[in-house]
Amino acid sequence: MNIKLVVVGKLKEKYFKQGIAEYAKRLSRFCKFQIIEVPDEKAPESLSRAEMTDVMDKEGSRILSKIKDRDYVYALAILGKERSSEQFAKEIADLTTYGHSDITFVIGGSLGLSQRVLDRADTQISFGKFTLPHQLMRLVLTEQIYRAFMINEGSPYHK
Ligand SMILES: C[S@@+](CC[C@H](N)C(=O)[O-])C[C@H]1O[C@@H](n2cnc3c(N)ncnc32)[C@H](O)[C@@H]1O
Repeated sequence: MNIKLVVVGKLKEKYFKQGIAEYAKRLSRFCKFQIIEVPDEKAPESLSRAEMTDVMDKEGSRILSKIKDRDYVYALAILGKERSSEQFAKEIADLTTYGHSDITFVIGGSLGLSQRVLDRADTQISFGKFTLPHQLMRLVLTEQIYRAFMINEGSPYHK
């Protein structure tokens, strides 16, 4: 199985890099895991609604260019559907059973994901109503993907 994270912006903080590297290493026995970073759109602090949409559209086009037609796409969105770790693990197992070997997760930039990206997604997944910084979201998501494989394996990692 191929699991790809398409994310906006570069990861700067060492502590996030280390955490993600650890889970990426653990994931390597279950799947080919990769993170693709697309550039964020430089913008001033204060933007009109139209300017914000423009930024999200530009970042969205970069995200979409990294998604293949065959990819099953999860968009990470605060207003998406919440799952438990067990439900998420079952979904991943079911996707494999039904022949989806390319799963892509997309995480937006500081303003969020464009409508075109949300429309392309097969499903939207929420980690609750809190707004998480996109760098932290990468780490949390990577751990939850690892947890899903451990649940499916029946490992005591998940209690
Ligand atoms: C800083 S947030 C963007 C906040 C923006 N106001 C929004 O509503 O999307 C950056 C990205 O992290 C992801 N994200 C942050 N918190 C999340 C949550 N609770 N559930 C799912 N995704 C989240 C989303 O992909 C979001 O586009």
